Amino acid sequence: MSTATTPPADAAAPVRHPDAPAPGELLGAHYEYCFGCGGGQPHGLHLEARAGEGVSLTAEFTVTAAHQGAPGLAHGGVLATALDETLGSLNWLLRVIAVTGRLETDFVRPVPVDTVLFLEAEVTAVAGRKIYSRATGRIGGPEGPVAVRAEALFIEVKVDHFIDNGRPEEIQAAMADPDQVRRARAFEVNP
Ligand SMILES: CCCCCCCCCCCC(=O)SCCNC(=O)CCNC(=O)[C@H](O)C(C)(C)COP(=O)(O)OP(=O)(O)OC[C@H]1O[C@@H](n2cnc3c(N)ncnc32)[C@H](O)[C@@H]1OP(=O)(O)O
Repeated sequence: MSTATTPPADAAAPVRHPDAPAPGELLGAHYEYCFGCGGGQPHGLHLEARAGEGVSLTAEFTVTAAHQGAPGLAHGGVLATALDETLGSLNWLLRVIAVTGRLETDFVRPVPVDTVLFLEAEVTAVAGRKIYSRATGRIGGPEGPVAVRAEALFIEVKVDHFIDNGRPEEIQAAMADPDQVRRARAFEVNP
């Protein structure tokens, strides 16, 4: 992988936030209309992430006919989305708001429709606003063959990143939703 996703020598080990969900707990969608995890997207991935030990998690997503690239096979961009979403979910455990700066993906084997892709991800290091992480996706379950791998660099942002850049219609709707506001506040109290 590239130097951009390799932590610098002075990077720190990631620290699990004391209020992070317990290992085994489902994280839930961060936004109802998220293409990766939201329930409000009929053709979305509906990816479900579960907290692991330390700053790690597991996630599952079932490849459907709506996710095809070639006949009967998952589109590579959809698989990259699954990795991106899984890696992004790690920020719940740090209680940091962050967006993907760089995502490097290896596609190791084709993933047929109806496959349950089992993903594992962990934060490897933190350096200032930069969060380094990696993920693996296996076919069928934790012991299945590796289909995809990724290394990523996420960059910490303030909630203003979304307010300043998102389409006003969706921003206003999100800010009018008490559940959404509660989720955003949980991150903002992070010192
Ligand atoms: C309410 C809850 C919601 C929670 C919502 C969570 C949503 C999760 C969804 C899943 C994840 C996504 O898909 S997120 C969506 C996809 N991603 C995006 O849309 C991000 C678009 N990009 C940006 O907005 C911007 O480029 C940022 C924020 C990433 C960085 O801009 P910035 O804030 O001005 O910071 P900047 O100074 O440029 O960069 C900070 C440091 O990071 C490095 N850096 C920045 N980008 C890169 C890069 N691509 N590759 C290497 N290094 C990089 C810089 O060199 C610098 O290092 P140094 O000089 O300090 O050493």
